[in-house]
Amino acid sequence: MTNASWVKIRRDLHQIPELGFQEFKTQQYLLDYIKTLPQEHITVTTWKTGIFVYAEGTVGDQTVAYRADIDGLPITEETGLDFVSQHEGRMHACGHDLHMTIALGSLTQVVQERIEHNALFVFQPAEEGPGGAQPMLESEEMKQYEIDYIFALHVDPKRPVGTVASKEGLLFANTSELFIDFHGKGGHAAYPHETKDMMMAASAFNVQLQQVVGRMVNPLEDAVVTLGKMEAGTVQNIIPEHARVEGTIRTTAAKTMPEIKQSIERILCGIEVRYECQTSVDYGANYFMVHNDGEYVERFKDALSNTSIEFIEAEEAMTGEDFGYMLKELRGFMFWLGVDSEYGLHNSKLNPKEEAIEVGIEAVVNMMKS
Ligand SMILES: CC(=O)N[C@@H](CCC[C@H](N)C(=O)O)C(=O)O
Repeated sequence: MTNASWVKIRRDLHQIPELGFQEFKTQQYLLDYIKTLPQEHITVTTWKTGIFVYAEGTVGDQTVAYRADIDGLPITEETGLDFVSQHEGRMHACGHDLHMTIALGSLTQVVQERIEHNALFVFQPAEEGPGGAQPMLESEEMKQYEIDYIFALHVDPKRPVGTVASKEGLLFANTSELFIDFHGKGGHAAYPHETKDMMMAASAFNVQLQQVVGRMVNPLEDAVVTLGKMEAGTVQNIIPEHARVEGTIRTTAAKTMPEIKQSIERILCGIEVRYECQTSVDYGANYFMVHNDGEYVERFKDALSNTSIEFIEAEEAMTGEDFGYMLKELRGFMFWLGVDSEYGLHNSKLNPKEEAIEVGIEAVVNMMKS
């Protein structure tokens, strides 16, 4: 197929972003495409909104798995593109539309050329949350395959098209979501002394939270605590009885995560006393770090040696990826694919260069053949 065909598929997928475990139209689109391939040597299995496609190799000496995530984000797209998202308030703002297209392109080539190794394509739901990798890994559907190694890619808006980047060891951080509710006595804006203002409680928490990394975490360890959402109040003249904050915790060392959670809980104890309120904390989805197996990173470099794709040594990133759970159980690695976008991941104007699709397909297929 030509690049134009992959661009069309990417644009179709871009228009139907769906949140984790609700990827029904996406799954149907992928299945419809997969049905157009020669079926003699492939087996297709679904798991929730995900899909496994197993392509039997000519030799079958090993099984190489490749994972692509398929969910979108709760973001209203502002790219102004002709093929803008048709789903209100949803956007493929993390490049999963490209990830899926590259997986379809690689699958097509693997099926048409019939490579030596068996290949398993894993279309995984809910990477952005609540996390599809761990339950998919534990599913009977995935356990039936004896996987020798698994790999995956993530688009990188900061790198030019034609490049890939990876490294041995830690690539992405440990992550935990963070949801906190504050409950107290609300009331009339003109009688603040009779209320316990939950907007103040949540704001004070946010200010104190900024000291966690600066003052409570060992400076030799890397960590990030960010609030991305704060909600309180209904109208201008009511002091709210409820506030909610949502955020994320990121650490490079697994042991720093429980330490940060403990610090947050200590801060909340203080907030409860000072603002005479009750708080509850929920850590949502937790992802294990992405830790690459050096042997496979080297094999990837070798697989690219006869291509024009440039391999760049990557740095650790504070991004999270539930693919980390797959790499905890299986050997393998993850790499960044340069897509050169002025706006970054999770931005409503993210606009990856589509020329990167062919680069991704070439990199994945070369690795699978190696
Ligand atoms: C590559 C990327 O952007 N991944 C997401 C993963 C989300 C993890 C989870 N929902 C959290 O926010 O902790 C990221 O935000 O890094």
